Amino acid sequence: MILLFNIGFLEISAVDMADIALVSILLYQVYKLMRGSVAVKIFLGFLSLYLTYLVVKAAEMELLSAILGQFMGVGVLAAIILFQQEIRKFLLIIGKSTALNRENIMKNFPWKRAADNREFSITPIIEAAKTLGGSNTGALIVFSKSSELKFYAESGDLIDAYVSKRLLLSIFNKNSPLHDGAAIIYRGKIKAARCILPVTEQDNLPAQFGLRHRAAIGMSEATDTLILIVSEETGQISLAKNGRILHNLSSQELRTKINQYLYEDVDWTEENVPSVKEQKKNKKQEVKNVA
Ligand SMILES: Nc1ncnc2c1ncn2[C@@H]1O[C@H](COP(=O)(O)OP(=O)(O)OP(=O)(O)O)[C@@H](O)[C@H]1O
Repeated sequence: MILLFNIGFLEISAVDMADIALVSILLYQVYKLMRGSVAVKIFLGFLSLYLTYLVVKAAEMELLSAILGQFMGVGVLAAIILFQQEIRKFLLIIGKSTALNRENIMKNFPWKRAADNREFSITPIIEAAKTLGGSNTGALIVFSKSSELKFYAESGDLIDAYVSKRLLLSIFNKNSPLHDGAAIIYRGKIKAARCILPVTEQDNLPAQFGLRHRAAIGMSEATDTLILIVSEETGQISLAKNGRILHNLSSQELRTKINQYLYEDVDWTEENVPSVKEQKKNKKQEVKNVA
């Protein structure tokens, strides 16, 4: 092993440095996944318990260290249960970037890419969203490109019909028995309507975001999907992906973002999607600049 330097009695090798760098990257990625969710608070709670356990053990306090030791013993199991969402997200990211991913393999075949592109026109969806927004009719539409989302589709009513503006308008019509919940679109077909989505646990969302927006963000955290939201209250249209939301979008912005999702696979990060507060500030600035 190549020895780099000594700190007191500690011998630091190149492997140790690589180990520390990898752990730092891993911890940073975990922090990025958990940021803004209640999981951070649970993680800090866990960490303080673990530190207390180490102190109590070093001080040889038998009873307390035995009790905390029991708790630490089931720590891994408890962590899996408590951090299910974050672990799912983490595995999803790894699965998405791995070379074995079906989509990644298919991307290399030009005829396959062309076939997928031909399959699907998003114009009826954008027009339907605009019409729904204009009449203050709420809607929730999930775009999936890698799976039919059977688990979520089965929570609602299966449809399996080609997308059309009329069909979307009748699903989300306030008098329709299908209007509650979300519609799922996969490869140009409406797979299901009235689907129940997981609700996000983020506690720093603007107050105006009720259950519809929270369900969209929750779905984008749990799966590799893009979710379109039409607000019943304001008629504004938003998109959610990777736990982030782009608020109050124009038709052109909608088209660009949906096409990006379907054919380019751009992840939404803190760097390329500002917070809702910043988005509002930017929009105000744009209006001022035009005036
Ligand atoms: N878990 C869920 N999965 C799917 N749809 C949901 C879920 N929770 C709520 N909804 C939908 O959201 C509707 C309630 O929306 P709510 O008014 O609370 O949301 P909001 O974010 O304030 O949106 P809006 O601006 O449209 O009022 C429900 O009628 C239902 O259709």
